[in-house]
This record gives sequence, structure tokens and C-alpha cells, in this order.
Amino acid sequence: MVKIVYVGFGIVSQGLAEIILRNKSVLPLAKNLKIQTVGILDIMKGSKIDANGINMHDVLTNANNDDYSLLSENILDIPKAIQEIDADIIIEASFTDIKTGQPAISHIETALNSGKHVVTTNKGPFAVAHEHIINLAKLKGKMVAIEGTVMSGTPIINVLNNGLLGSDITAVSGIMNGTSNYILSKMELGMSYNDALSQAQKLGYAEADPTSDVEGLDTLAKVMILANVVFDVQLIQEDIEVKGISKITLSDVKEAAANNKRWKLTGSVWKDQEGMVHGLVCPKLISMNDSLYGISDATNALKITSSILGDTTIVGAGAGKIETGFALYNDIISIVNR
Ligand SMILES: NC(=O)C1=CN([C@@H]2O[C@H](COP(=O)(O)OP(=O)(O)OC[C@H]3O[C@@H](n4cnc5c(N)ncnc54)[C@H](OP(=O)(O)O)[C@@H]3O)[C@@H](O)[C@H]2O)C=CC1
Ligand SMILES: N[C@@H](CC=O)C(=O)O
Repeated sequence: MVKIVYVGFGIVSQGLAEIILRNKSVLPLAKNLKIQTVGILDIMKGSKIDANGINMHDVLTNANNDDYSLLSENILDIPKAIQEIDADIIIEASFTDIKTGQPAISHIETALNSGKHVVTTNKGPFAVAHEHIINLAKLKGKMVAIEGTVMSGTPIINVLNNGLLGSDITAVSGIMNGTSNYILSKMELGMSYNDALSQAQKLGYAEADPTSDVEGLDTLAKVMILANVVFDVQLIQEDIEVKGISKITLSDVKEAAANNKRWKLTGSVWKDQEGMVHGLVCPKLISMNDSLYGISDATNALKITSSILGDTTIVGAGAGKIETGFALYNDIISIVNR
């Protein structure tokens, strides 16, 4: 039995819960182990702890009607609850704060210090405190899995950490925010910026504060995570030029289309000839012959440049409930199978 606890029970956590229920709580490829949810800790929606297992079918059925009355415990000290609960894995899916990484950093530290593994989609901690958390996990002999922090359920962190080990990567660049790509794609069809943004919110792609998506901060967080994962370098936010898509108008999009081009919000991280690592976030006009041209809606695409393989491009889901829930699910299986 693998006992899990959700910290933050929003879209992504509910996506994971749905996948687990679909598979009748049995983990495939993991010796048919059962997953049992022993806690849900959400500061706004409410909490519930049950050492015998929470009935997730009922919780999710209610959540689909925006009813969280089953989460009837009012737990305000989330780190204390994480510390005290008897569980194997903490699912950290509270909101991303790219400036401080909090409160997620304290959730993760508490989980590791109290002997629990962590799987998370929260970008803040790994944009600003990657080395600290990985070192703490090593010290405690626990695992921290972060596949969903970049490109949701599309494997990229695992590819960088395993599949491309030793390939001498020099750059990673592309589209890494689903919301802004969705907005720009819909604007190409004539939809207004505001209508496209509210659709992206309804579909579960946007951050709790979507300013982060449209002003490029979410892409910045991913650029900083990639700098840590690929180059082992902690970039400073203030050193990275960041420009979002909020100033791109319908007429800009039409004009680009008339010239067979498309606007895309791009992020890049690369190592220069002196070995210095740089990051950049900005919208770019993409031509028809560029592989990013056909990447539409919430799909993302990242080109990894390495001296051994040249360019390796990964295309796939960049955001969404089930897509991101899957990243957590996959990380849980990896931990159980290790
Ligand atoms: N949605 C997506 O496609 C993706 C999301 N992510 C990341 O995954 C995480 C979760 O995203 P998502 O589910 O969409 O976001 P949601 O806003 O839907 O869910 C986050 C939940 O955490 C709750 N919460 C806020 N603060 C705390 C806290 N201190 N302790 C416990 N719970 C808290 C929120 O309450 P309330 O809303 O009531 O304030 C909300 O229920 C975010 O960090 C996001 O950046 C990563 C990849 C893709
Ligand atoms: N808000 C983000 C969610 C995934 O990281 C996005 O739109 O890409």
C-alpha cells in the first residue's frame, strides 16, 4: 500500500485523483501496489485526514459540482499536518510563487524532514531553490520528482536527466507555456484576447493568477528550472529579460498571418562559449518553415540542442488537468518502482 497526501486540491491534484480512480487505485507496473489517499490539505477548499483511506470517489464527485463539504477539517498549519501525518508520498500542488517559492518550499522541506517522498508540479521551489531541495532529499534518503513542472505530463525532465545524459546539451528553447500559446492560437481564429484567456482558465491551463502566464513569468520559472536541471546553474530572475504577450493585439496577429508568420511566446536557456548560462523569455514572430509554427493551443515544444545529437525536439501537452495529473502519477510509479 502506498499512502499519499494531497497538498493543494485544485485542478492538477484532482486530475491525479481521477487517474488513480480510473485505475481502481492499483498502480500499474509497480507490483500491483494499491494507492491509498490518507490526507487532503487545502488551505482554502478545506482538509480531511483519514488513516483508513479517504473515499476519493465521493470527494471527486462533489468537487465536480464545486462542493468541497467533505473536506470539513479546517487545518491552517499545513506544514505541521504534513509532518504529523503517516504517509509515504506528499503530492505538492499548491500555487506557484516564482519569487519566493513559498509556501511550497516549506511543504517540501517538512515532507522530506519527516521521511516522506515528494512529487510536485509546483514550479516556484525548483526555479529558486532547486539545489537546496535536491541536497536535502539526498541527505534524507528520499526522492523529489518534478516531471510536471515543465511541459506538464510530456516527458522532458526525465529525458534531460536520463535519456540525454552525457550528450553535452548547449541549449533548450521553445514554447513552454500552454495558456499563452492557446490565447495566440485562438486570436488567429479571430477570438478576442480576453475571451481566449477566460477559455484557457476554464480549461484548467492558466495559473491561479494568469498574469504569470501572459507576462512571461511562468515561462521564466521554467527557464530557471531548466537552467538548474540541465546546467546545474541557479539563474537570478533579475538577470533574465522577460517579455510577455499581453501587448500583442488582434491586428498584430492578423498582420503576422498575412506574412505567413505566427507570434509565439518563447523561452530559452543556453550556455555561451565561455560557459556562462543565459535565459530569455520573449514573443517571437515564427515563419512557416520553423518547427514551432505548427504548435497550437496548449501544446508545447522544446528543442534540446546537444553536441552529440544535434537537435532533439519534444512536442506534447503543456498544461491541463489530466495531462499534468499524469506527470504526478508517473512520478509516483517511478518512486514506487525505484
Ligand atoms: N494547471 C496546469 O496545467 C499546471 C499547473 N502546474 C502547477 O501545479 C500547481 C497546481 O496547479 P492547479 O491545480 O492548476 O492550481 P489550482 O489553483 O487549481 O490549485 C491549487 C490549490 O492549492 C490551494 N492552496 C493555495 N495555497 C495553499 C496552501 N498554502 N496550502 C494548501 N493549499 C493551498 C488552492 O486553494 P484556492 O484556489 O482556493 O486558493 C487550490 O485549491 C501550481 O503550482 C501550478 O503552477 C504545473 C503544470 C501545469
Ligand atoms: N499555466 C501553465 C501551466 C503549466 O505549467 C501553462 O499554461 O503552461
